[in-house]
Amino acid sequence: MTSYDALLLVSFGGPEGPGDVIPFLENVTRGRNVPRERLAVVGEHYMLFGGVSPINGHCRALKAAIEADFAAHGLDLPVYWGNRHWDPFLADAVRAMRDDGIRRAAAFVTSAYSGYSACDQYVEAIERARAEVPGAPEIEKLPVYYDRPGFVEPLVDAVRAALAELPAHLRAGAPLAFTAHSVPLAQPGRETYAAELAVVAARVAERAAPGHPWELVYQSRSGPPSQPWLEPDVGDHLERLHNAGHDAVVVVPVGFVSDHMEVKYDLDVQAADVADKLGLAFVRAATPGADPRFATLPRTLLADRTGDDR
Ligand SMILES: CC1=C(CCC(=O)O)c2cc3nc(cc4[nH]c(cc5[nH]c(cc1n2)c(C)c5CCC(=O)O)c(CCC(=O)O)c4C)C(CCC(=O)O)=C3C
Ligand SMILES: [Fe+2]
Repeated sequence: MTSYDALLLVSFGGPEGPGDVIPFLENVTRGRNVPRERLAVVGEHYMLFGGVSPINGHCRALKAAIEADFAAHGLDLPVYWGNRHWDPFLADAVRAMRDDGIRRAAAFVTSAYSGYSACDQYVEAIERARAEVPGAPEIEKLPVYYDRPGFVEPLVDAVRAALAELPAHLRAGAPLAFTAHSVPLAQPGRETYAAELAVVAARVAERAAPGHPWELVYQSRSGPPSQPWLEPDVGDHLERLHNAGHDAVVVVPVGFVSDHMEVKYDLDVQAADVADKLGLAFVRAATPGADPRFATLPRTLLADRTGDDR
């Protein structure tokens, strides 16, 4: 028997129509140090996709995959879903759990890493949601899972598949650029965040593309230009690869679990455009998404916690 009576899938949230974009961005940046110009620019990125982020669709698919994994292993645990910044909000999920009589839930967050943005900010959001709901269940975040096979194996396959997309004559020794969301250098936990990313990058590179050069770089920096963030930026890195005589790159977004807007715009539009102008062949590896192996993680992390080996 597990000592939890529900799983709560916790994600970031994203707009699902043009009218959602500005209120969503206001939610995300409330109290954060993000210039208004940056907000307008990011709003345009969402508008290019009809004001719809793919992230909520990914969460629906992941929730279904987790439910299928629980059912296949005889684990009778309801799965709820709530977001930090958009509907369905965490507070609504917490209220629904309370109304269903849930007392103690485990939280699986759609971020594999430590650090303030990638971990602690989710815990804060869960606690804020609980504070809004009298009689809220206890909610414990499951541990980070960047080094678990359920996260790493789909990435290994994705890099192999991306390499296979390159024209054969560009494939041998093509460099890999592992990317993650940048964070301010002053952000608590950024060293652990960067160190965990490097662990995944090294492991995936070794497994999927032994002998290929690789580097960990950053994308999607925000904040005022005067504030230092983790570098190098992926765009500058592509330029350096080109200057060093490379003619192809495999971009691998190891910092994210699904192909949401930072992947679809910041990589597939923006970074791909930089590569195109440099004449660098560009392929991008898929993130785990709703891969069934990824969907085993909530169950296996729960089993570690409770000693239940289902
Ligand atoms: C480390 C990290 C992850 C990875 C971990 C994880 O996955 O959680 C991540 C994920 C995501 N970030 C997302 C969206 C945004 N992040 C922003 C702003 C910021 N992100 C930051 C960090 C991270 N972000 C930081 C330090 C800021 C500056 C403001 C602040 O200090 O908080 C802004 C405001 C505009 C801008 O400044 O770019 C937006 C719209 C979406 C949803 C995408 C979609 O809609 O499909 C996702 C999954
Ligand atoms: Fe972000």
